[in-house]
Amino acid sequence: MIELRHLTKTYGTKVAVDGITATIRPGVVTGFLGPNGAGKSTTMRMIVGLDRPTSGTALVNGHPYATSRAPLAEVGALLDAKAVDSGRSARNHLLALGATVGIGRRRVDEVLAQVGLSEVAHKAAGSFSLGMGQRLGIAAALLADPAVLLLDEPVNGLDLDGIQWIRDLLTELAGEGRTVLLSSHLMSEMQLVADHLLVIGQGRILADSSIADFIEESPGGNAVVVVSPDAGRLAALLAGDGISLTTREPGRFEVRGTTSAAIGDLAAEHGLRVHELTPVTASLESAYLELTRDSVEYTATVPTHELAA
Ligand SMILES: Nc1ncnc2c1ncn2[C@@H]1O[C@H](COP(=O)(O)OP(=O)(O)OP(=O)(O)O)[C@@H](O)[C@H]1O
Repeated sequence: MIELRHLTKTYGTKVAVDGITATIRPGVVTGFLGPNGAGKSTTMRMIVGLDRPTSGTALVNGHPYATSRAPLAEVGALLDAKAVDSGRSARNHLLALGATVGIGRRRVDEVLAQVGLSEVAHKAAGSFSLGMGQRLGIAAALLADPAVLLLDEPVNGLDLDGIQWIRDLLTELAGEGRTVLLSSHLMSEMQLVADHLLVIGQGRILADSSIADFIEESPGGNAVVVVSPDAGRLAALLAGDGISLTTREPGRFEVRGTTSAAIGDLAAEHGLRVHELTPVTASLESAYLELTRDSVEYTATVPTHELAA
């Protein structure tokens, strides 16, 4: 379990992490999601004691990680997949890491097999593709069989097979009761891998929920599009607590907060005509973009002369 309490990090006047409070539980894969510069890496670095919080605390299994007696066995971290001596073979890289904590060949060969690198174990890590490098980073994180896994952008640049492989591995590791936290700035990746989402923007928590609840609770959430020649009267009947109505054109409006069945029944009760009643589920991607729209640090703008062209 990882507990963040009012965790804050400032660099000069820049607030990178702004009072984050959250609990990352064992048994599920938690996705740490946010636009570039949102504060994900800084948070992860504070969890493993590589950065010191300006204020607040990050606890791993109830204590600051820096005070851990067996750090490698407590947290397996992949914070920079490129941090490998490129001349060393994958196996020697893991042997050297293991030697610092008394882990020998048997375990090294076991994790190499677990991440599918046995056949290239003797090749220089520098010759590895991006995907193989990520696998080696994950092997290093798994080496001491840690209860907590912290992976910064492990899916970055992987193809669909690679993503599926990571999903199966992480689901299995979480199923064994481990705490698994992985970061990404892409919802499309998280959607495939995580069960639970922790979304941040400009150093603050924007959402902490299961993927299903995330869609349901997002401002763009589930809606029903209604097309009716009696739109005005139907909208007036629907208006009420917890219902939101949006009109973009005459005779057509969107309703949030109720179901298409309830709208259809209400229309029938009052003898109102309905030509279309269409439930629309917001995609996770659009829910995420909507949520983080105001917290994107750098937004690309198209020069006006290109728009005119
Ligand atoms: N050592 C540092 N000195 C100054 N500013 C920093 C430092 N490290 C991070 N920052 C700033 O803190 C903010 C958060 O950065 P961080 O790398 O944690 O974001 P991130 O969510 O991991 O982004 P990305 O997805 O791009 O990796 C950014 O504005 C970044 O420029």
